[in-house]
Formats: sequence, C-alpha cells, structure tokens
Amino acid sequence: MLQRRLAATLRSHAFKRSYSSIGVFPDLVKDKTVQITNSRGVNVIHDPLLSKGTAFSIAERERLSLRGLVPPRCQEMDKQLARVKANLDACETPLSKFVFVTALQDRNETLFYRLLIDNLEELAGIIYTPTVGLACQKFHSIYRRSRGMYFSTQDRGAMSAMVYNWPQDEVDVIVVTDGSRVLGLGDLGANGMQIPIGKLSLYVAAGGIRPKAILPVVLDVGTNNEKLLHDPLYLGMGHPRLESEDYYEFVDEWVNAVKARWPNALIQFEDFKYPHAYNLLNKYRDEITCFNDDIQSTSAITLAGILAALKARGKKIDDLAEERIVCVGAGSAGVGVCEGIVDCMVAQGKVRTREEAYSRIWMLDQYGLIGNSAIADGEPNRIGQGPNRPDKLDERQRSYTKMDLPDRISLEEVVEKVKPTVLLGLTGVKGAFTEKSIRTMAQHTEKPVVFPLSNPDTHAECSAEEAFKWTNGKAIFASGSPFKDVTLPNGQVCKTNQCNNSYSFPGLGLGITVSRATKVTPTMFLETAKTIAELASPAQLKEGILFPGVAQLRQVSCAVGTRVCEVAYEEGVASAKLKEGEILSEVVKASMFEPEYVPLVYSP
Ligand SMILES: O=C([O-])CC(=O)C(=O)O
Ligand SMILES: [Mg+2]
Repeated sequence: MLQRRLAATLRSHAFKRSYSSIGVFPDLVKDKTVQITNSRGVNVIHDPLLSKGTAFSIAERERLSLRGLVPPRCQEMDKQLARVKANLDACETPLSKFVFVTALQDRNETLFYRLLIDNLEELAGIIYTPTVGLACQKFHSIYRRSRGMYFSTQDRGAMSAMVYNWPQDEVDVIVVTDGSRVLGLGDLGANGMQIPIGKLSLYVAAGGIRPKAILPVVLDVGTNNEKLLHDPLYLGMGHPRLESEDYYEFVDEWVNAVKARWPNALIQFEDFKYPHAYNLLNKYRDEITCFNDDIQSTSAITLAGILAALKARGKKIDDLAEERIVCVGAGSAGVGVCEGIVDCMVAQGKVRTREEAYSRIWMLDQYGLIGNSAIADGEPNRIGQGPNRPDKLDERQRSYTKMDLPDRISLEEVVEKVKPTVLLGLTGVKGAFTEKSIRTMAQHTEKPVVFPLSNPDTHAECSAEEAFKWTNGKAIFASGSPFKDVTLPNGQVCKTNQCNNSYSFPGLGLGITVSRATKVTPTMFLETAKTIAELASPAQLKEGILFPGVAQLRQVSCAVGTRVCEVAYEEGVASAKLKEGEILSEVVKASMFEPEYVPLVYSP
C-alpha cells in the first residue's frame, strides 16, 4: 500500500526532486552495479559481507527493513575510516591491533579492506607477519569468532558433505594448512588457522580477489605440540598427528571433496612441514590447480630479490650462475628456493645441466653442510663433525652434496671455504647467521647479499642492524619479515627490503583466477620472479632498495597477475575465453576487487 502510494507520488516531478533530496532512492544510479540479497534486518547488519555499519543509505534502510536498527545519521565511509583509524591508533600493542582489526573484519569486510589497503604497510605487519605469528601462538586464548573451515580427524568420511556447509557457491582461492610448521614457529596445530586467514586477506587487499570467494582451511590431523595438547583452552584435536598413509588418505579425501564442490578453485598449500609439503605438491600439481606457497612462491620472490641484487651490484641478471650461493635451511622453503634458483640458472642457459647449477649452491641443514659422504644412500654420516643426522637426506636434498667438503661443517667454515656472494637463511632459527660468518663473508665480497628469510622477525637468522653493523653497511639486505632501515653510527642510512611471498602469491592467484588456469606451471613462478626483479628503479637499486615497498603490493600484484595470466594463455593452460580485442593487462586490472559500498537491494 505504502509502496504503491510512494510510486504514485514519485511520478509527480516536483515531488521526485524533493523526495530524492532527502535521499530515498539516490543510491540507485542507472548502469551502476547493485548487490541483490535475500537477507533483511539484523541479518544484513550482522553479515560482514553485506554490512555497511553506519553507512546504510536512507533508501537501503527502507528497502532492507533496517529502520531503527542503526543510529539515525547515515555516515559515509571516510567518516567511518576516521573512527576506526583513531580506534586502531589507540590500541597499545600489535596484538591488540590484531584483535581490533579482526573484529572489524568480522563486522564489515568492505570497511576492513578499505582500511587495510589504505594502511597496507602498517596493517600488513599486523594481520600478516610478524604479528600473525604471535596471533597463531595465542589463537586459543584470543579466539572470538569462527572464520573459515576446519576439517578434523573426526570428520573422516564426511568431508564431501561438509563442504556444502560453506555458504558460497563460488570460491576462487583456498589457502589450506595442517599447522605442522607455522612460519618458523613449528607445530601449532589448529592454531595455524590465522595463517590462511591472513594470507587470504592479502589475496583480497593486494591481489584483488573477491572477499566472498576466499576460503581459509585448517586440516586438523592432530598436533605433536605437547604444550597445546595439555592446554585446556586449545581448540584443535587433542591427539598426536596422523602420519603415513592415514595422513595422505585424509588429505586426499579433503582434496576430492573440495574439487567436487569448487572445481575452479585454486588451492594454496601453506605451512606444511617437510617432506609432506613436497609429497603433497608432487601428488597434486599435475591433477589440480594448486601450488605450495612456501616452496614455490617463496622461491619466486627470493629469486626476484637475488636478481634485483645482481642489478644493484652492477651485474647482469642473466649471470646468476656466476654467484656462489649458500643456503642455510633444507626444509620446504630452503629446498624450494634453491630449486627455483636452479631452474633460473638452467633457463638462462649459462649452465649445461641441472647438476652444474646444483654445484653453485651450498646447502646446510640443521646439522651443517650437506658435504661428502652424506650421499651414501643418505645414510647418517659418521665421518664429518658434530652429531649425526638422525634421518636420511632425501634425493632433493642430496642433489646439493659437495664431495670436496666435509659433511656437517658449520656455516662459519663454509663461508671461509666457499666465499659466498649470496647467503640465504630459511631455518626458523634466530642467530643462525653468526657475527663471524657475516664478517667473513664481507671480507671476501664487496656487497654481500644477506637474506635472513625466516618468519616472524623473532626467528630471523640475523637482524638488519646486525647485518649492516657486521658488514660496515655494505650488505644488500632482505628479510622475510619487516625490519626498519638502519642508521649506522657514521650516519650512513642502510635500506632494508622485505622479501616475503606476499609479493608473489597474491599476483599468482590473481593471474590464475582471471585466466582460470587448470595448472600452475613452473614458468609462472620464474616469470613472477623476473617481473618483480624489474620493478625497482636504477636509483632505488643504487640505494639497496630491491622492490617497491609493501604499500605498493597492489600494483606489484597487478603486474605479476598480468604476467601469470599471459603465461597461462601462452602455455595453453588457461580455460577462460578471452573476447576479441581484449587486452590482458586491462582485464586483470579491471577484475581486481575494490572495497566500496554498493547499493543493496532486497529480493526474496
Ligand atoms: O607467511 C609468511 O610470512 C611467509 C611464509 O609463507 C612463511 O614464513 O611460512
Ligand atoms: Mg608459509
């Protein structure tokens, strides 16, 4: 009745003007998108994908039965941003900022992503490394509200039905962890959930994936973390981890359930311990659209950092094979990074075989160098120094065996003998780059490339200050987690870089989503590295800046996404049809989600 009367009055031109001036229908503009919802009232206010907080227009309040349920004044996003930023600034610790922004994400995702994008540098350090590491450790104490999906050992046999509990039919990117090696913090079981959540927030903010098309997942196969097992507040399964066949069967059930419900979704495996990480990647890489972040996208960004460092040292980027590279850490990230370097050396054509490329890389595990006689079937070595390796090295790790050096010698001895130009840390062990090793490296190399890549910052192999102090400011420095620039006592300002897979995975996911790639190919990672290595200007390189800052992650992801998309079409793995005359870079850019309020329309 009221509707009919309204419509009739609206037909009168005079009234139309005055009525729209109080804002009844001004939010519906011809040719502008609207969002249709079948929710009304509090269901809209309490749905973070729909909610606008105080920004519902008068017309929306009418259309969606919100009258009286929100404060009378209709506030635009800029006012809301001012309020949430002031509240954020009033939080005294990084963890309280984490809790605050998580609560905002749970109330109003559009505003959360606007705040995140506008303050990417500050907030990446909160929702992502380093604070996300602390948030994982404390997950069971700071837990407020569920996000994402958990598949646990009590769900075996039920997963293909459970996937339908997720309300979205369209999912573009899934980040999944089993929490077995969370950053450099070890086994955190179901507490690892914050990692997929944080990664996916960057997928949206930096990679432009739609918030409703992301799905964070924990595979809770138990934990071997005794402290968590005995903590009454722990939220995961209270038994030791599944291993062997049971483990792989569990993951297989999950993969099949997910692929049946969302056949197009990209699956990103995250923070799986070695060798599960590799075994899962090898099992699924040719079957489904998936990659392992720690193995492959860490590799892409590290390679980008090394290539950019070559330029900063006045060398050509296709002379990678001339470098002497020492990598400390032989887990998924260490082995993955080195394989990426080998792929690049081979692609550059300066080595004849993969074996020749392996010979340019010296790898250390927690026992020391993988040296001579480490090879005899990977048997624990009895000739070298220090404790024997309890486990056999596998074939991948043994590729780096150096027959001319004793097994298990320390980093300091390796640096003395090898005189590396590049030093990579992927150990999760603070202090693994000792003062002596860095000082010795600096004696032999004019501009030592020092990359302590472990996360969070508390687990980095050395700090930025140490690296610059021990090299008299000569180091080219990049770390996995952010470190501030360092000013030496002589006034020299030394630039730091963050070399984190957050520079690579959002763009990879964007390119894969837009092209609907059916496989994720090795070329995509190599091209991601090359694209990022070209982004810093000559002036920045001269100062030791290798990449654009974190504030530019969106532009970086757009460049990476475009290149990955091109590769998908070049290699014939793209399944999305391009329209005649479409330019990929424009398609990719236009597809990126922008957090802005869209008029809501109710339709039952
Ligand atoms: O999450 C990060 O900061 C990088 C990463 O994948 C890891 O350290 O496992
Ligand atoms: Mg990771």
